[in-house]
Amino acid sequence: MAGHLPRGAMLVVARLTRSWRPRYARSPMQISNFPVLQMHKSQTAMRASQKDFESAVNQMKLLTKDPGNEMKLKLYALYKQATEGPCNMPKPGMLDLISKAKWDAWSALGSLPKETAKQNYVELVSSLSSSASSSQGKPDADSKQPGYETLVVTSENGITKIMLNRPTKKNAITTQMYQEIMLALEAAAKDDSAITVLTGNGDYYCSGNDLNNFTDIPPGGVEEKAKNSAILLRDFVGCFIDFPKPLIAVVNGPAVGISVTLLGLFDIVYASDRATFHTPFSHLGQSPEGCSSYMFPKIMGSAKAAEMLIFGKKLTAREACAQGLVTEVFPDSTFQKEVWTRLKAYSKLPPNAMRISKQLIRNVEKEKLHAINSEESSVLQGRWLSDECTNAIMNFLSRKAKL
Ligand SMILES: CCCCCCCCCC/C=C\CC(=O)SCCNC(=O)CCNC(=O)[C@H](O)C(C)(C)COP(=O)(O)OP(=O)(O)OC[C@H]1O[C@@H](n2cnc3c(N)ncnc32)[C@H](O)[C@@H]1OP(=O)(O)O
Repeated sequence: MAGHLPRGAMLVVARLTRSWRPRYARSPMQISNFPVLQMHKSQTAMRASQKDFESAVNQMKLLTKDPGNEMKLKLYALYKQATEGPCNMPKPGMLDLISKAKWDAWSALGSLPKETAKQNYVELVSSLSSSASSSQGKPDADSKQPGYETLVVTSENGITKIMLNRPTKKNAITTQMYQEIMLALEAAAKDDSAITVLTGNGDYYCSGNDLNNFTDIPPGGVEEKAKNSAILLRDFVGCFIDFPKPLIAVVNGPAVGISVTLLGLFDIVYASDRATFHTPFSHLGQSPEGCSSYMFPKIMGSAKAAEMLIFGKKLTAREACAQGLVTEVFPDSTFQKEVWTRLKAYSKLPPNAMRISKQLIRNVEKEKLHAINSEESSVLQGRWLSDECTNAIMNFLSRKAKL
């Protein structure tokens, strides 16, 4: 059996994957799910927790773009209803226009239960996500590039932003997403932006390779799947090695697997203090990729790299910064604002000078990195067919285990 993945085992993997569910109930109303602009009926039927409500209130404080008076009134009314119940203020005089408008909006909610008001508030804040994003120095919705299903790609003010956009799946990378990221990087390399940013939508930066990628077996069988996946991986990492402009990771939350290993190929890594960095390859019967087998020892020394890459030690943002993997850590509450202010300033520097400097720093090792990438991809091709990997994935899925 060793070295081959039995057909039956893959079917089991496929079945288990379909039934893989989290250990605890999720809350689709979380502010982290923000980007999901249209809420489904089934989602709206669920209650927003107090935590979701508080997150939404905090999110509103970060909003720098004015959502307009109508929206502000709705939010005001829902907030009051959620925290104090039905309107209990005396009606203001006709000439006190602002207080009157607020009173009207609040009274119009009648006896709407506090819980429902909370839920509606969370949804409304959620629907503001795109304007919230653009207000944090990110490009406007107008600049959104079409043609991507798993990403939101925007380009404005000298910054191309590639945002992983599967927040409900913690931005796990499907094969389609690998392809789209490659296309987006190719386009960003040629566009007139000065810098390119990769970030995640929602509460995670990225949970790494989508484990469902292991269950989609083509007619040619698992060997063909592993071979094609190794080519996909090599090409994918190759795009990061060759990327000609300053490449910045805005790590908005936890990062897992390949989303961590790639960081060694970025020029700047800014992290929220909520972010963590986890490479559980041995746990999954796999081995490092993204040139991390070379870059991590180079960045942090072989002892620290071994703890991460062999033993799967999870680092906090501050630990990753101390090891040199992260450039700077920001408090989560001000992360977006501070980072995008900084990036806006950098994007105004002369683009050719930045590009040339990057190339001077990176080009010396390009050939070496491509060779390392090929080797890591080929080793992983073998790993994916091993009993260790199969068992780890099956075990992981069947136990509904998480990292
Ligand atoms: C042979 C074919 C291979 C093809 C590969 C192509 C090239 C790949 C090369 C790279 C190889 C490997 C590098 C890696 O990235 S290894 C790391 C892989 N990642 C993981 O193991 C993470 C697994 N996920 C978790 O442990 C947990 O989900 C979490 C990230 C700790 C978050 O836990 P949570 O409790 O906060 O949230 P949870 O309810 O679990 O998640 C919400 C939904 O998102 C789904 N999901 C999250 N991460 C993944 C993932 N990596 N793959 C697939 N699905 C994921 C989760 O299932 C939930 O979905 P649902 O609501 O149940 O439908």
